[in-house]
Amino acid sequence: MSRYVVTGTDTGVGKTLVAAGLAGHLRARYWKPVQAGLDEESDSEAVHRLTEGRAEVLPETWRLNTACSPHEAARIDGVRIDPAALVLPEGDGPLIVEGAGGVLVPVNDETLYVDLFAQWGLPVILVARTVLGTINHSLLSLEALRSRGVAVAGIVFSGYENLASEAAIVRFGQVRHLGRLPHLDPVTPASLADSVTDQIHIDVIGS
Ligand SMILES: Nc1ncnc2c1ncn2[C@@H]1O[C@H](COP(=O)(O)OP(=O)(O)OP(=O)(O)O)[C@@H](O)[C@H]1O
Ligand SMILES: C[C@H](N)[C@H](N)CCCCCC(=O)O
Ligand SMILES: [Mg+2]
Repeated sequence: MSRYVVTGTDTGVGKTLVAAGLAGHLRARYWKPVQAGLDEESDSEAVHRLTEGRAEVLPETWRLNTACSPHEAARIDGVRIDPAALVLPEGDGPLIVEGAGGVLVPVNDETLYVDLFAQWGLPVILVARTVLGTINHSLLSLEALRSRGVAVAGIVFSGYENLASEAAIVRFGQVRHLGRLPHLDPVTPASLADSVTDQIHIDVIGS
């Protein structure tokens, strides 16, 4: 069954867009365990809007006020994120779990997101930009995931096509290219759903 963690090479790379596209297509449950930043639309709200009811959005376990690293957002709110409380939702239906920022972002003073990924044991989909700098960010992220024993299902790019960079990442990173979400303008439920159908190897992800 299709159960994945969606992580990224950085914050703002398109994880929520990719997660919404996949969750909508797979009619999956979507879970953002820790939301840091409540002033703007949350990731869960964005997924709800972009999937138009095709995904079931589960409640976040921690909702923190400040848009910064979760460990710091938790400190500001006077709480500590307990990894033991971040248990995967029960059931074996399709599930998309979204991290925050990149692979080595702290959730508290001892634990990084990659440690949660290892704890959950789900394969990870890495979302990466296509702009200059993405080769280094992507290869470092892949190394960090694999050095902790986290299985990588593949990489999804987000943005304008950059064949040379995408090829270098696939070659050096020995990672499956699952497709590229083109630069969407505007981002709508329809443009996202069409791009996922046309551009993402959903046959691989959905099996
Ligand atoms: N392919 C794309 N086309 C158009 N806009 C995009 C694309 N990818 C990302 N964006 C935009 O960039 C912004 C950041 O994307 P997104 O919210 O998905 O990032 P994220 O990786 O989930 O960040 P976070 O670490 O905060 O969860 C959003 O406004 C999103 O719509
Ligand atoms: C606030 C932001 N949108 C994300 N939720 C959290 C990003 C944490 C990044 C931490 C870092 O790598 O410096
Ligand atoms: Mg997001």
